[in-house]
Amino acid sequence: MAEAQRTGTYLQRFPGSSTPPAEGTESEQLKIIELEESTQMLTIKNLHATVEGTPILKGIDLEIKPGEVHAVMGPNGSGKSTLAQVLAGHEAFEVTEGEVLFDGQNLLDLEVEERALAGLFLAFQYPVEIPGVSNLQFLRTALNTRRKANGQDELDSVSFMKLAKEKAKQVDMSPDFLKRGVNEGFSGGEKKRNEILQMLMLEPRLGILDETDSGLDIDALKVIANGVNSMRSDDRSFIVVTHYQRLLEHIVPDVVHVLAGGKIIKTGGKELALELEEHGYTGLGIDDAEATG
Ligand SMILES: Nc1ncnc2c1ncn2[C@@H]1O[C@H](COP(=O)(O)OP(=O)(O)OP(=O)(O)O)[C@@H](O)[C@H]1O
Repeated sequence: MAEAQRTGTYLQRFPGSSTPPAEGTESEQLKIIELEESTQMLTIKNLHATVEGTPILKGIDLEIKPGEVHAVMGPNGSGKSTLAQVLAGHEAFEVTEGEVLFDGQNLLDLEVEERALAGLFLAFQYPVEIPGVSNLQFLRTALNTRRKANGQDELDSVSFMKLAKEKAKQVDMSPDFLKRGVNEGFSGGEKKRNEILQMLMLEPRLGILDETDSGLDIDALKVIANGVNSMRSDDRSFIVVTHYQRLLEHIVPDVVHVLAGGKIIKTGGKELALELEEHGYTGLGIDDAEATG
């Protein structure tokens, strides 16, 4: 840990002390490590996951602090969506090793609904259609369930409609879409806008966008990016899975990770995405076999 960061960390934990211990005794070092973990929103340690018995994630380590946006890039089939789905609790994936802490709770012990109530939101690569359930019904139930879980009053119909229309406008979506079945007959781009609308309404603590930019025209891409940017705050974080630097021009990440063969093989700042754009994965020395493990 850098000295300045170590000092800051120590003073946060022990505000009465003027300086941290030089290199620290063992127990002091342990306290600092504990504090480091407690200041993370999400801590993924040595995460392994399989699908139908095939190992896909092979030891992911990742730490996200409140307020940070992390981009996850990587070749096709490297495990990016699997990581997103495992965090959201998709039943097709089995976690075989490792740990995930979300705001200090063991995320892997929580049911899918409990994860959502705890503030995790996944915008799908292929948003599902729910015919027969209108967007409005869906949003209202989801929002009020989350509010109740947080000890807040449910929103009455008038306040809810006002909020829904305001947020629909923010993603450039006609209010007519609110009355239609969830994603029913929506175009690819409309489905992605609808995902962002849901996110804007639910105000998650951690938003995960799984290739939300795929198939979007440039205007829709900006709408999505503006939606995310409007939500950026000191206590909300995002994981943005994408293949393209163009999204990251609009949603500027704090950290960029490259996932290949089920592991994070490189981490850097936003310039890493530019490097990838320019040189490709082979330029980073990642060959096809390594990419898919
Ligand atoms: N339900 C499933 N059944 C079988 N194999 C699966 C399933 N889901 C994912 N996989 C396999 O897991 C591997 C990783 O897939 P994943 O979708 O996580 O990759 P990705 O990095 O998101 O790829 P892309 O960039 O192409 O979207 C792939 O080889 C994929 O075929």
